[in-house]
Amino acid sequence: MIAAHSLLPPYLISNWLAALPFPALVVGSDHRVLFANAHMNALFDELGPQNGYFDPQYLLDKSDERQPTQKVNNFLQSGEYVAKNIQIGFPPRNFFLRATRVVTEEDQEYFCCVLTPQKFLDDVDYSELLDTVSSLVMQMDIDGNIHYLNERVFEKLGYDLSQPELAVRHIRDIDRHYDESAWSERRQELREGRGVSYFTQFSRRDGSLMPVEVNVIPDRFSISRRFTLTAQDITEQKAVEDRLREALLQVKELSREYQRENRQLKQTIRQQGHAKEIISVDPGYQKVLRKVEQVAPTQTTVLITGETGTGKELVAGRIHALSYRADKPLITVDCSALPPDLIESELFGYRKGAFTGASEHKIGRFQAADGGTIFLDEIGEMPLGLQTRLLRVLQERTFTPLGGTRPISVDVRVIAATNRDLRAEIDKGTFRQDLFFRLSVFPIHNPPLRERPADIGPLLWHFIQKFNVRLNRKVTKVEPAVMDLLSSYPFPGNIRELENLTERALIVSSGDTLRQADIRLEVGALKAGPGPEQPVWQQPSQEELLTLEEHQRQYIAYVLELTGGKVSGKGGAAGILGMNAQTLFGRMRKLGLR
Ligand SMILES: Nc1ncnc2c1ncn2[C@@H]1O[C@H](COP(=O)(O)OP(=O)(O)OP(=O)(O)O)[C@@H](O)[C@H]1O
Repeated sequence: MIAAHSLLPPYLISNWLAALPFPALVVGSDHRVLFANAHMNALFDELGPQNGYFDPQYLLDKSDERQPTQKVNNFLQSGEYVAKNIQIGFPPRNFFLRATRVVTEEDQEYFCCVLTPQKFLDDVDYSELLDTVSSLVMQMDIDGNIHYLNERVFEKLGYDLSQPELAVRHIRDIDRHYDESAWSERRQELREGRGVSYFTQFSRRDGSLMPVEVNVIPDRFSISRRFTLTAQDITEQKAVEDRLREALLQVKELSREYQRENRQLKQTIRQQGHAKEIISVDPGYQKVLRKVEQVAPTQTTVLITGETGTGKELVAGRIHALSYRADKPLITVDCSALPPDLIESELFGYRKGAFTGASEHKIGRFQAADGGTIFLDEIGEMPLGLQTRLLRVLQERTFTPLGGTRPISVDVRVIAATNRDLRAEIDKGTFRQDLFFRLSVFPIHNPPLRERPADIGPLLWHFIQKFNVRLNRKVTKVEPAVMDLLSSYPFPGNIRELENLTERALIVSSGDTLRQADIRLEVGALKAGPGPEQPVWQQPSQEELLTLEEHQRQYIAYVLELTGGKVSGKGGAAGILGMNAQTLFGRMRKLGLR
C-alpha cells in the first residue's frame, strides 16, 4: 500500500473528500471538525448544532459488545478504526465507518473518517435472511469450495446442523453429475460476470438423490470473488413432468392405435370398394337387389340370410354404399372366425389393464364403425352371453369397453348375416329370440347359385375378366361344354366356389379358350369318378333328394377325403371349398364332422 496522504497537499485531500459520494470528515485530535464534505454536513444538520466539534460517541459501534471507549482508545493508538454498525443521522441510519489517523511532519494529528452505506460491506451477514428462504443457498468460490450453506441445505440433504463441519465442503461432494470439464466452462462464464444455470441431482447423506435446478451468480457485494449458488428442489416438478410424459406416451400410443385402426378401416373400405359390383341377370335375384335399394337409405337393421358364398357380404357392402353413411367406415366382424372369448373385446374394445395382456387401450369395432355400418357376419355363431350384450347395444346404442367405467355412445347401423337357420337355433336355445326379432326387421334372403342358373354365365365371364387381369391371361372364349358342365353342378360353395374354380381353371388353361378339360381337372373328377381308390362325388338322384345340410355334410366329407383330412393351408379343404378355414371348422363342428 502507498502511504500517499503524507505527500499530498491538504487542499487536495479536502477536494478529494469533497468528491466522495458518501459522508466524510477530517477531525483534529481535539475532536474539532477540520473538514466535512456536503454529505457529512447534511448528517450534522439532522443532528442539530455541533459547535464545530465531532462527538466521539458517534463512533460507537452499536453491534460491538466490547467496551466502546476502550475501542476508541485503541484506535487513537493504532491509527486504524473499523466499525460495522455506526448509527448516525436523524432518524439514525446504519453506516460502516473506516477511520484513519494521520500524523503530519509537524506532528499534527488528524483523523479522516469515511462513512459508507451498509451494502458496501464485504462481510455482510445475510445468513439469517438466507436461512428463511426455501431454496438451498450456498456461497462458493471459483474453485467450487463451499464457504457457506443455509439451513435448508442441512435440512434437505440430511446433514446435522449441530455438526456443520461434517457438511459439504466442495460442490462435487453433493453434485452427483459433477464433471470437471463442465465446471471449467461454467467457471469461465462466472469469471466473465455471467450467471450459469443447469439441472442436476444432489446426493443426500443417505445416498438418495434429489433432482435440482441450480443457478449460480457472481456475488456482487463480495470483494473476494464469491458466488452464490441457489438450488431448487424439483422433485415435485419432476414427478408432474413424469406423469405428463407418461400421459403423453399414452396419448401417442392411443394415436398409434387409432392410426392402425384407421389403416384397417381404409383397407376395409378399399376391399369393399373392389367387391361392389354385383353381377346378376337372374329375374329372381333382381327382386333381391330391389330390396337392397329400398332398405339402403334407411336406418333399418338388416338381416341377410343365405348359404355360404352367395354374396351376403357383397350385399351388405352394397347397402352401405347406397346409404348416406357411404363415406363412413363399413366394419366387418366375422363372428365365426374369432375365438368366442375374443369376440367381446373385438366388438367393444378394452381399457389398458382390463385383463392380463391388455397392455394398451384398444377401441372396439363398434366404436371404429361410429357414423358408419357394422357388418356382423355369421351372427349365428355368436355366443349366447354376447348376444345379450349385443341386444342391449342395439336397444341403447351405448356400450362400455371391457375394464372401462364410462359408457360410449355410437351411431352405427347394423347389418347381420347368417347361413344358419336362426329359427331352428332359437328352438335349440342357441340363439336369442329377442335378438332375432331385433335383427330381422328387414330380412333379405340371398338365394343359392343353383336357384339362379341364369347368373352362372355372366358370373363366369366376370371372374374370367378378373383373373385375366390378375393372372395376366387372355381368355376370351369358353367352350360350350364348360357351360353344360357348370349348369349341371350343384355349387354347394355357391358363387365363391365358382370364383375359385374359375381362378384354378385359368391357371391350368392355355391359349384364349377355357376348355372343359380345364374345369374337369377339379370339377369333372367330382362328377365322372376316376380310379377305384379315388373318392367319387355323385349328384343325388331325384328320388333320393337330400336336405341341404346333409348335402353339405356329404360334400365336405368328400372334399376332406380328397385332401387327406387337411382343412386349412395350401391344398386344404377350405381352399377347395372357397371358404375361410375357421368357417369350415365351424361348419364341420356343426355337421358333426371331425
Ligand atoms: N353377384 C355377384 N357378383 C360378383 N361377385 C359375387 C357375387 N356374389 C358373390 N360374389 C363373390 O363371391 C365371393 C363370396 O361372396 P361373399 O363373401 O359376399 O359371400 P357370403 O355369402 O358372405 O359368404 P359366407 O357366408 O361364406 O361369408 C366374393 O368374392 C364375392 O365377391
